[in-house]
Amino acid sequence: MSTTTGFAEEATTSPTSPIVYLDDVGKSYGNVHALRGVTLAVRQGEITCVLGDNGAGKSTLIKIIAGLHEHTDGVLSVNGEERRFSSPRESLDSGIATVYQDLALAPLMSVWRNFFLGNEITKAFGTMDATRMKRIANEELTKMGISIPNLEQPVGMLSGGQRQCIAIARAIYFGAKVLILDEPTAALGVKQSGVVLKYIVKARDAGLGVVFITHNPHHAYLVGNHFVVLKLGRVSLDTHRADISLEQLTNEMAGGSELEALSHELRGVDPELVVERVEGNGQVAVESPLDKGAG
Ligand SMILES: Nc1ncnc2c1ncn2[C@@H]1O[C@H](COP(=O)(O)OP(=O)(O)OP(=O)(O)O)[C@@H](O)[C@H]1O
Repeated sequence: MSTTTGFAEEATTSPTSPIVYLDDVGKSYGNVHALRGVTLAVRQGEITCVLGDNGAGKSTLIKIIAGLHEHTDGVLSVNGEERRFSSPRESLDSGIATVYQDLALAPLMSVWRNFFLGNEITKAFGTMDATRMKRIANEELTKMGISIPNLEQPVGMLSGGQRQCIAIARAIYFGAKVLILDEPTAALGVKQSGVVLKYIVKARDAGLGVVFITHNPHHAYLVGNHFVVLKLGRVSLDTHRADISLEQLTNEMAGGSELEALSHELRGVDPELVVERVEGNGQVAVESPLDKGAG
């Protein structure tokens, strides 16, 4: 087992029934089967990490839960009731908040305006209650431990990490039961990723069911209670933290069994002639004389 410590260690695995449940869900775009037979349970107080390489089907999965695309097979249920969302509003109204990588924040508007974007508090005659909104935004961000000294500053001036945190705090305040985060750390450096991971844990500790989409097993393992790996639209691994180490998760992402098969194929080839290259996405590329027809 890995000795890596993470925020996840304080978590308890809850045996509650899932808030969101995908049962054998599939999605085809014409002849392209983006997802096939995906079963996924999102539980309250748990961080479910959905990992996968480019084209694995992560975006398609999010879009189904967020109401952007309808699934073509299987059943999606929320709190035990079968649902088929035909708009993002329907998903949101069911308590599912989705925070996309390119956040739906208005960069030129202030922090507090962004916090209430689309949910503004009004006074009599429909005028905005700015004082109240500023007070609440300040209280809520402070409660989450998010330090933004000037709530009047445009959101565009904040760091990517701070913007993600505002989006998470906003989802919690407006009563989300499930928070879906689409690669929230993908564009961030190590320090900012750490800050965002901390707020992902806070969202879980506030009782939400969190779906953390990522291609980074290290980030996932720091916070995750439950890991689902997608490969070419299918679930290739579904396991809980107690049953997997960081090394095993990383290996699964790097294509453990495929690599094994490959090494079997390469048996008998002079290893000196085989070059392994670890690429940016963690995949191992193997160059061998077999490719060049040599050997
Ligand atoms: N609108 C679409 N029409 C046709 N094919 C699509 C569409 N959207 C996705 N696909 C295909 O479905 C498969 C899964 O794509 P998806 O975007 O869900 O994967 P992903 O894991 O999110 O990848 P990435 O990280 O690159 O976004 C891919 O083969 C993709 O080409």
